[in-house]
Amino acid sequence: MASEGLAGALATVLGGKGLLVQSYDSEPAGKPLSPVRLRKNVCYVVLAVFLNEQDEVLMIQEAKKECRGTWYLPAGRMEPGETIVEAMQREVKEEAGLLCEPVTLLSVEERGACWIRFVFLARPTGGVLKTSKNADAESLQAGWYPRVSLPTPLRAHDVLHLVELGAKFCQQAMHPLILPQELPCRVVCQRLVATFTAVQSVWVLVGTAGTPHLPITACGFASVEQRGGIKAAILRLLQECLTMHNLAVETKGLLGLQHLGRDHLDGLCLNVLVTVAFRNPGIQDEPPKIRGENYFWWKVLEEDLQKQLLHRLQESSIIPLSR
Ligand SMILES: CC(C)=CCC/C(C)=C/CC/C(C)=C/CC/C(C)=C/COP(=O)(O)OP(=O)(O)O
Ligand SMILES: [Mg+2]
Repeated sequence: MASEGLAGALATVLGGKGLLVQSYDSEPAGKPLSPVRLRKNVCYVVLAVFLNEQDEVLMIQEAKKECRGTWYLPAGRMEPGETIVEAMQREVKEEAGLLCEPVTLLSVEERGACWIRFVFLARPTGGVLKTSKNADAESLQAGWYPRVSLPTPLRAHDVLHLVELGAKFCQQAMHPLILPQELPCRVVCQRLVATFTAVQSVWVLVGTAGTPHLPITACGFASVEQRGGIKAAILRLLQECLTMHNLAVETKGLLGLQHLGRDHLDGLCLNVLVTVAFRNPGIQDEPPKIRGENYFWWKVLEEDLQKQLLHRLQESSIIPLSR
């Protein structure tokens, strides 16, 4: 991929779209990567935040033994063969009785590659709200409740922050509307838009294996990588080409997400925006030196891309990716 191709790839990823994952620039040490499989080595959870014009939130009352009677947002585990959006729509139908469409991903949370939760802002498109008469194993009932007085007891208090995130987005969108892109992937991996900035200039890290491309790091399941969360895979890749002790690396968030879920392809690729900066203050007008031949810093000269990147960085206009 020449610089023209790189510019196209960067524009695609900044636009929340996806690109095929061809290979990995960095892989965990040890055993070769095995494909990820739902119910075997990964658990993905979907959750939906609904807010109506009366500032009410759609809540469901849990039926499961371990949390029976408590209130939560519609949420549940993804099943093999589903896309992320299909899983969210199924959980909402099962637990709240409603048909819905996603508005945007609001947040992605992870506990390493083996446990990832996708949080959507969604809107109802039909169906019938589940009442206590229709209680079943999925939920006891569903209802709309004022955002400032949610029903209790809550199953867990994380709903409070997720509802606030949804409300904030409805008042003022923090990032563009982003939905998962249906593209196949065998493992959990991250495509890095790793940036270095200096007075209105921005560089992006590029992998050279094959044609120049935005580098991809595969996430591992060993306990050392689980402890560090999926950020460990980013640091591994950067350690392979940069001297890290004088650098600060920050994962700013997600530009997009790709996953297929069909044909036993349960992996996914998170397109992440990362900053690399020198720890020591002072004028640093060139990016840190790269060791070896596998990467280079590409100075983004295309005005539109440069502007977009700086805007996304300065305004934190990205989907939060948290642990
Ligand atoms: C999954 C990740 C990355 C984060 C969880 C974030 C936290 C701390 C949540 C609060 C505690 C809680 C409710 C944990 C349950 C997580 C889980 C396994 C949800 C699956 O959803 P369920 O509603 O239990 O599944 P079903 O609806 O499929 O039965
Ligand atoms: Mg559930």
